[in-house]
Amino acid sequence: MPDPTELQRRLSNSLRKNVLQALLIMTAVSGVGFAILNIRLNSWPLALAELGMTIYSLFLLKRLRGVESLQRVAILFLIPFFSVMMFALWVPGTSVTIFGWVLVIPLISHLLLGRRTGLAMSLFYMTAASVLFWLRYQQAPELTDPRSLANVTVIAFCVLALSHIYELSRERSEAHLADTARTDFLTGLNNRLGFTEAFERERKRAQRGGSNLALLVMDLDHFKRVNDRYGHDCGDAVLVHVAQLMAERLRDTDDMARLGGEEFGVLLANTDKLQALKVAQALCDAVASQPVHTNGQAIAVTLSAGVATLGADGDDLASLYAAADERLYQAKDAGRNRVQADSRPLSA
Ligand SMILES: Nc1nc2c(ncn2[C@@H]2O[C@H](COP(=O)(O)OP(=O)(O)OP(=O)(O)O)[C@@H](O)[C@H]2O)c(=O)[nH]1
Repeated sequence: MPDPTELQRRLSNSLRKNVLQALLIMTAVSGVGFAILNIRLNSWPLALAELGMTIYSLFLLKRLRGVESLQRVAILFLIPFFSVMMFALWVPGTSVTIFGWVLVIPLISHLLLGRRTGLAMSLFYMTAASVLFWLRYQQAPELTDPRSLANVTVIAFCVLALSHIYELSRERSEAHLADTARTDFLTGLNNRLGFTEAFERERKRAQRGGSNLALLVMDLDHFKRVNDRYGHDCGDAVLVHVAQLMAERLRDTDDMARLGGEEFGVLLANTDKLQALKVAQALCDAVASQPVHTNGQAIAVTLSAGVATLGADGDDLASLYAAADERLYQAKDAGRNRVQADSRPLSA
């Protein structure tokens, strides 16, 4: 699976924040309840540990709102939470039913930490719990006969496996959702959101490696006439055809998107202004020379383009887009089916 994008991270974070919030409240409340029970049973160390967890949960709950890295807070909560649980399993005199808590380890770990860290955390603490169980009850034949052990092991394994499978499919659906959100439904290219993410990735790479990055903004000429004359469906076919033609001529390292309507954006990695001008010209020539054949008609279209480069025209997408868009409209003014790489001075 590819690295999660910002969008996926935001989706996961909102789910995890809700789960962590609920867990912190439950821990704070049940910590007080169990502490009272344990004080009455004179089990002071455990009562103090539970009260400590209550105070810690309330502290984290208060700070949760402004938190940037939810994963870090979840780990900071889960390690003491599971460690107190292990302590309770170890304290002599507690009932065997306390081992029932072990079943929440895989559920909570996967929900809060995702499938990889969740699995690692689950395996660690479930193994620790198994060792404690064996140390405490190896002399109790009713708990360690093969059937009882098989029951406990299979139940624990089922909860672990189901938690892991749930998290895996949740991550996949999230990735699919994020993919849909950044894809243009008509052409299958990135849309504006996908393009923005691609720009951020390429900008960081270019700035780290000191390489060039160019942006082309390209727009079909008189596209309204195509729609008016041949109909909207033919207009759609033209958009798909142009997208395919352009994608075929670009390198794998270039990113292309439909920014909206009949406007396309192209990011050219390791490309300076002169090279970008040539690429844009080649794309315009390819589109102009290959009409779209649809519904038995050949529809000829042309493109105009504006070029901008990282550094010379700014360091963020908004600045580069503004520069390229201005040049695009100068290319349109100058007669269309052409590329403009420099801004013309405004005439007085
Ligand atoms: N078929 C189709 N048409 C679209 C789509 N999105 C936008 N359009 C049309 O694209 C046309 C754009 O028209 P204009 O903005 O006037 O631009 P133009 O006719 O290309 O003129 P210039 O850009 O000045 O060369 C409009 O008719 C929109 O309805 C789409 O997804 N499919």
